[in-house]
Amino acid sequence: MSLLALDVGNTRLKWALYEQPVMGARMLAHGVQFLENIDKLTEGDWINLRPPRMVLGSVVASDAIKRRVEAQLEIWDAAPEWVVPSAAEAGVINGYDHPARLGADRWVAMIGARQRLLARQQLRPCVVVMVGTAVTIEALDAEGRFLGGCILPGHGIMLRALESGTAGLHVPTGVVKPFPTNTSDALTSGGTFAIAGAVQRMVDQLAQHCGQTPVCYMTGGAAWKMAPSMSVSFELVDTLIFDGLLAIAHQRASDRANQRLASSTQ
Ligand SMILES: Nc1ncnc2c1ncn2[C@@H]1O[C@H](COP(=O)(O)OP(=O)(O)OP(=O)(O)O)[C@@H](O)[C@H]1O
Ligand SMILES: CC(C)(CO)[C@@H](O)C(=O)NCCC(=O)O
Ligand SMILES: [K+]
Repeated sequence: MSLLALDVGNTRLKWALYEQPVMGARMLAHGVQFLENIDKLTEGDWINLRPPRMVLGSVVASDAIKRRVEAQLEIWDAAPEWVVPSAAEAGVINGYDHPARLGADRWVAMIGARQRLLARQQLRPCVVVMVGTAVTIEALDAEGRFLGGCILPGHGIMLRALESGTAGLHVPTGVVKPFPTNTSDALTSGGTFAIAGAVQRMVDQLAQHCGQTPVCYMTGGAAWKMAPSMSVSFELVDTLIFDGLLAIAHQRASDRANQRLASSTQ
């Protein structure tokens, strides 16, 4: 049973077709589109795609974007399912004040991270960092309880905010340096250190809270740009959201199979 996994972010839609809805399944095809271009998926990227049997997505974009994605999915029989963060799912317990108000991308990425730890039998506390349009930094304890997390502006938003809020900060992109000596480098380094510093702080807080050094996973379109500037050890995992979607899809598919079995034996 093939699965089309969708990660509809703030700026881009990422998709991946998997052979089966299980962790580690073979990825048959994948792609990415800016949200401006999603109305052409069926006549473009998806034109020759083998029809998926199941479609599961995480969406943080507007309802209008979600409806436009659903319109593209109408060519296939499988009705799209969207993840709504709940009190607990696939090994993660949701500590948010209002579980459903947590961003679906954050929830799914944490589930992906937890599943990775479970697969390695490494039940340690974990920090999950997503670097994209926005940056999120989540803390999970060794039992898979999401304790809470931070939301920061992404690097692009930080720099645009500075550009629009000042008169003298319209400069080309610089490079990260420990002691920047020009405006470009000062801005680029400032944004990068803000993210790296926030991650370090969360790792320290979680280590102190749990009495154990956390594992740190980093994902998102701009994670590789942060990699050289991180002060804590971390693992880059490009597919954290897809891993989470696979785990949730697996759970849902097996729940349904069990329900069918139960009703056929009644
Ligand atoms: N040097 C940098 N360091 C860290 N982040 C950067 C850097 N340069 C750009 N970025 C950020 O990367 C973002 C682009 O990432 P990308 O669009 O790949 O993320 P994404 O994960 O697809 O986002 P979303 O899921 O929100 O659509 C920009 O918005 C910008 O904030
Ligand atoms: C924080 C973002 C923008 C990160 O993509 C997204 O997860 C979101 O819109 N979250 C909803 C608010 C929250 O998570 O508390
Ligand atoms: K994202």
